[in-house]
Amino acid sequence: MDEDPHGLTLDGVTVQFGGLTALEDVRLTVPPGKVVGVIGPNGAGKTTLFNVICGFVRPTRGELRFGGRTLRPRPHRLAALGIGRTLQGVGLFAGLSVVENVMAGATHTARSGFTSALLGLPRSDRDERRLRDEAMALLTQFGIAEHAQAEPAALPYPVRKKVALARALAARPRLLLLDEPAGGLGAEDIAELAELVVTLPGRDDGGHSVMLVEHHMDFVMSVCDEVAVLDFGRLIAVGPPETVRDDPAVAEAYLGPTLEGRTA
Ligand SMILES: Nc1ncnc2c1ncn2[C@@H]1O[C@H](COP(=O)(O)OP(=O)(O)OP(=O)(O)O)[C@@H](O)[C@H]1O
Repeated sequence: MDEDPHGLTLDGVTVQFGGLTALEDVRLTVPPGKVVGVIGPNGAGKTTLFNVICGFVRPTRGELRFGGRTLRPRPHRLAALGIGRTLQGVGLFAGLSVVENVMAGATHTARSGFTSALLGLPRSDRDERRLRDEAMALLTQFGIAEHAQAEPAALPYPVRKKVALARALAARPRLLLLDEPAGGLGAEDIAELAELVVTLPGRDDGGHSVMLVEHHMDFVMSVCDEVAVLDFGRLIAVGPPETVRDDPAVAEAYLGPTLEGRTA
């Protein structure tokens, strides 16, 4: 495995929950500027992998490196480490408007903090204006600026998902983690999301590596530079989408042994 000093590397990550091995010796790199998708049948370990990188789950063995350094993620410190994420579902703050939700994503970039910005304290005026301008620019890029003042709960689900993505990007992460970004979306919204995700690595605010965990196979195959396949906690294939799609071990993981395999 080639390790890129600027990317994310999982080096021999193993996670055990009591007697159950949810991840076993997982070695994977998410290089800068690439979109890497993690797929696998139910219970394969995808969520556990995501949770390890977010700091919700500690590996039993192995380590993570990010930007050439050992990474010990903590969920509340992710943004400061340069990692953004969206979670399954949406998880926006009720009581804040859409634009305020996106501003909240960039709190750690403001010197005086978002709380004082919201309270309108004098020293925070410039921060507040900058955060608002940047948030509005993201909403405009995503085609949802018209909803800036709306309560998220009042908006259709696909719009809320875009707001959640804008909030994650507001922190200007070097690595963006997306947990089932296509979940709950219809075909048209998935196609629109795919167009958006493929632009993320080349964005002019620095570009992002993207790692996404997803069930929706067509979406993964259309947006990812590399696809990693988990089965029973082990990586059984990593490579470009077309290679992974044709890999017999992947077909077997999803569909069970082939007829030839069973009768052999
Ligand atoms: N906190 C936990 N305690 C005990 N076992 C767990 C825990 N979290 C996950 N597991 C187990 O670890 C294995 C991997 O689960 P995980 O949720 O990571 O898989 P997944 O690929 O995300 O599945 P799905 O596609 O169904 O969401 C499963 O056998 C699951 O039951």
